Amino acid sequence: MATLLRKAARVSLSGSLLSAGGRPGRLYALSYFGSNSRNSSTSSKVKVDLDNSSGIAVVKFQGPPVNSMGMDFLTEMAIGLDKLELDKNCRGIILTSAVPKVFSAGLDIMDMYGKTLEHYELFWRSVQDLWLKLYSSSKIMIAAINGASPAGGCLMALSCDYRILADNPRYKIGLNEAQLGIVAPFWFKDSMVNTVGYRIAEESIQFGVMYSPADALKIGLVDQVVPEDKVLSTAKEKMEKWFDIPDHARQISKSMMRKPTIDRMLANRETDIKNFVGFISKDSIQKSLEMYMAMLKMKKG
Ligand SMILES: CCC/C=C/C(=O)SCCNC(=O)CCNC(=O)[C@H](O)C(C)(C)COP(=O)([O-])OP(=O)([O-])OC[C@H]1O[C@@H](n2cnc3c(N)ncnc32)[C@H](O)[C@@H]1OP(=O)([O-])[O-]
Repeated sequence: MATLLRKAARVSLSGSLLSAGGRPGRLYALSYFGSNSRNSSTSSKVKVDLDNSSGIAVVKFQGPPVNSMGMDFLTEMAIGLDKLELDKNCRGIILTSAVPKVFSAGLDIMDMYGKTLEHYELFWRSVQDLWLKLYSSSKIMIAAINGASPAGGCLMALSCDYRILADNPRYKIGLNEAQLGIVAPFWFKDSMVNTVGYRIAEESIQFGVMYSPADALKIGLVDQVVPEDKVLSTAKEKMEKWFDIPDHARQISKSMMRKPTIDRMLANRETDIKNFVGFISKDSIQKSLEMYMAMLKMKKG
């Protein structure tokens, strides 16, 4: 664990759209998988499978029971994404889940409950870091959402360029933080606004709405709803369409759209960490989280 954390601290946004002084599309000819046509790397929470012939990497979350985004998940994702960013064979990344019924339950509540201030700071920096890597990736990012996707799970999907959700009414998606008595930070909010527009985001975030696939499609939170067994194949088909656009043109366009949001986060990063640590360590917020965890367990029993 300590080694993973040290690695995470070293990984940077080197290959992303924002490298080279904000110039987009700078890629490096460095392959980490070798020259086979198909290469996999697997760690405890994330499996990365890059098909060199198609240029598509499938990043599968595999942290049962709910793919919660704890320190291990955040670190492994950061390392996996950095490697893909640097790999010239990879043009597009699909995020999906190997855990039945759940894409991701969002941030691991146990990383926000009963821990030290130092832990909260490290945790929040890692959450920021993952979002920066996802949101600023020079690759085409598609979310193949094959399960429930609350809060941080929704954020990962929002960070992609395209979202496909399985047509199952139990697979709800949204930024539900308010329902836990916590507050989605400004860059979660920005990601939502950039996807569904201000008015819908305003209501959605205040109520902490979790949307059914039909409603998510209606408000533009997802781009397509397909039968559950077609989510991954549809994502691959869609990726081929994105591949028709020359990389440099797409990357510059993506950077043009996303850079202001990323710059805002970078400019406010340290304040955001301070705010999070101060907020999450309050007795009243700790109490809310405790009650929410108890409610989740009751629902189960
Ligand atoms: C300011 C900060 C911004 C915050 C952003 C966030 O992302 S905040 C995060 C907001 N996220 C949410 O509000 C999502 C809350 N979760 C859910 O709504 C449901 O778990 C589900 C719909 C994802 C899956 O339903 P399902 O019926 O398939 O599964 P189940 O419900 O039976 O759970 C199985 C086990 O996992 C446990 N566990 C669950 N989530 C978390 C978690 N995030 N963490 C840790 N643990 C979690 C659950 O307690 C149970 O543990 P037990 O009893 O086995 O020891």
